[in-house]
Amino acid sequence: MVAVLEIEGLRKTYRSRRHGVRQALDGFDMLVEAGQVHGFLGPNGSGKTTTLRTLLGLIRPNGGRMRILGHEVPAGLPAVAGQIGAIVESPQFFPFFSAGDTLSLLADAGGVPRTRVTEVLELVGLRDRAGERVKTYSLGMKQRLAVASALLKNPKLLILDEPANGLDPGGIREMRSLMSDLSRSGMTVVLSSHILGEVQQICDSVTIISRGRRVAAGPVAEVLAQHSATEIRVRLEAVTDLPLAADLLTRAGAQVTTYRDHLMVGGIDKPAKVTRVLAESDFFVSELAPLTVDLESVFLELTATAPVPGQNRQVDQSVEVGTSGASGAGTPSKGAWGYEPRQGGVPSVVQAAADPADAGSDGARARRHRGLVHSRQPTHRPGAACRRRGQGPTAVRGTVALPPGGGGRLRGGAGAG
Ligand SMILES: Nc1ncnc2c1ncn2[C@@H]1O[C@H](COP(=O)(O)OP(=O)(O)OP(=O)(O)O)[C@@H](O)[C@H]1O
Repeated sequence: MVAVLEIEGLRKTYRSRRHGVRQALDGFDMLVEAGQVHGFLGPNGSGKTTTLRTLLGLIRPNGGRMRILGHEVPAGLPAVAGQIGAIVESPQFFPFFSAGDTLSLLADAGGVPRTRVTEVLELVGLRDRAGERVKTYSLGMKQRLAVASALLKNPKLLILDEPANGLDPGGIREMRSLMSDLSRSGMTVVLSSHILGEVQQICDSVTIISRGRRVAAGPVAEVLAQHSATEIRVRLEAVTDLPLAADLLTRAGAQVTTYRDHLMVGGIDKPAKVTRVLAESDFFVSELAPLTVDLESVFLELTATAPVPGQNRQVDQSVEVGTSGASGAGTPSKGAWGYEPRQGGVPSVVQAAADPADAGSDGARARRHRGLVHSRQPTHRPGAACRRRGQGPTAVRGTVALPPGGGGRLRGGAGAG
């Protein structure tokens, strides 16, 4: 196992005069193995963007360790910046530039050959609209441009925050195939997304964060298996027999919930036991269906964010996850950086940041590391970005090698042609 991204015990506290102290990351752990498409999931405000921004040196953590491609970060960022492509939050582009101009500017700033611009435009399906101004693009087309810019350097690690945002269904499917092609070519992709059905299809592994702590991690199938209650839906030939059947199964040791036309049976190791118990009393089963749990259900359970009828859940509201489950609940032991539960739990008390550089210097750090990721808002005029090599808000650093085997192609942008 080669780890591309390792985070251990990451803590980040925001402080403001008006709102006081807010602990965004509370001993967060994450491990991403090489060549994987890794889903980074969590409810709104759980700490995903804070994690990504901290990793990329845009804000300073209050504690913990991070490594990217074997280098401690933020100290080692200059050594690995050229191998990371990232989109964090909604990237902003100069509205009067075309996609072609934007990518050419970035390519020049990062020392990437212009031929790569044509390649990435083709990959994301913007080839035919590349000459048009970004301000005329739809949301999905801007998203495609963002992905293209992150791919320019042909990075080893691609970090995408909500890449499917604004894409039409066809575009989402093409994005999925692009991700798997990139991963097959050896690229590691970290994908933050709220579209869990998509994540379940695309990702090899996931990390789920809630309230600044990891609540689950590992291969998707394992996370699903470990958090799925093995329940069986049972229907009988006659619905009038359901109460008696429920009684029999309960006496056989099962946990049974009776519904209008079926029973839900848990706590039974083998479905055959259900049929045997019922058949012995001449009740005949017309359906026996083990329930398959999906990632969305597991996510809602682990983050305690399932909607409750009649309640308007507020963003920070969820059931506090216990420390035993908070550090890689039910996940395999893979060493200190890995999925192994942290010893001693996590701090339960919100600590005021001792780091005086916390709020004030975050902006300075963002400026220092500009060029690694897309900033939220353009801070330079286009001309200024051109003049100052590598300093533009969407600048890309590093050299580029052509992707072995290339990737999938995203369909032409909305209204193409
Ligand atoms: N600059 C800041 N100052 C103060 N609090 C902040 C700041 N940035 C983020 N936070 C807080 O930190 C917590 C985590 O925010 P973060 O943006 O990391 O969440 P997220 O998981 O990315 O959410 P979303 O899914 O909505 O994008 C939130 O409570 C947020 O309000």
